[in-house]
Amino acid sequence: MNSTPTRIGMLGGTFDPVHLGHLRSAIEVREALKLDRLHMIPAPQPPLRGTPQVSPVQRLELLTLGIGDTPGVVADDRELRREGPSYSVDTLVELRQAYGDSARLVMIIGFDAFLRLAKWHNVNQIFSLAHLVVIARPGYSTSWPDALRELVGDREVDSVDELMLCPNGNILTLALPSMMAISATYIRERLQQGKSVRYLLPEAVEEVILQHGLYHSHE
Ligand SMILES: Nc1ncnc2c1ncn2[C@@H]1O[C@H](COP(=O)(O)OP(=O)(O)OP(=O)(O)O)[C@@H](O)[C@H]1O
Ligand SMILES: O=C(O)c1ccc[n+]([C@@H]2O[C@H](COP(=O)([O-])O)[C@@H](O)[C@H]2O)c1
Repeated sequence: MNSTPTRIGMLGGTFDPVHLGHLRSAIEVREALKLDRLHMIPAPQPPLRGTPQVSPVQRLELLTLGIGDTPGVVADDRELRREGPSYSVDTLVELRQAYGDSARLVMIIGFDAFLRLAKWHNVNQIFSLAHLVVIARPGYSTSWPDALRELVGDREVDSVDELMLCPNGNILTLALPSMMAISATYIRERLQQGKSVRYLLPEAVEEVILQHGLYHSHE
């Protein structure tokens, strides 16, 4: 009997904190790719940026609250169980082991993260483990710099059906229906200034941030 291969997505991030841009993207990318499950994975030590303001455990807690009972989307703590920089390639190795060789494994990143892809740890190994889906983000042009052209080579495909023909190795750019110009940087800045962040992130996440005074200036 021919069974359809499982489709698994990984959306990693600093999530400092998680916001509605992440969560709407998660829902819409899951729909667009027909993913059986999307793992949202906080990075304790994101490799290409400074130490996040809030601890990995608290960021995971906020992410779990934010996801709530969203169908097919899970908060995944696997990177919190590793030491050292949170390299995506190590996470993909674990997911590939968990779901097997025929699963369609898709790493999802925003266009801003894609622009730095050439600097990622063992980036070529990533394509032997997963597909890459790049999500357009308001404020970022979708033209690719030359360094990325080389890396992308002939991996680019034009449709989800084409992407899913094999388990890994392809790249697709997706514009999602509701692109939101929300960033965690903007939220942190507003909190630091004592300004409202209502409607930028889930209410339950906002409540915990305010209760614990996270991201506020303590001077
Ligand atoms: N509004 C958004 N729409 C689509 N993708 C997003 C959005 N915000 C973040 N992403 C993507 O989600 C992933 C995790 O993002 P991250 O946790 O760094 O959030 P961020 O808002 O970009 O944070 P910061 O402002 O601190 O850089 C990245 O691949 C990023 O490109
Ligand atoms: O593996 C790498 O070298 C690597 C370099 C930069 C970023 N990443 C991952 O990309 C995701 C988004 O990162 P960031 O910094 O945009 O939040 C997050 O899961 C990071 O761990 C991974």
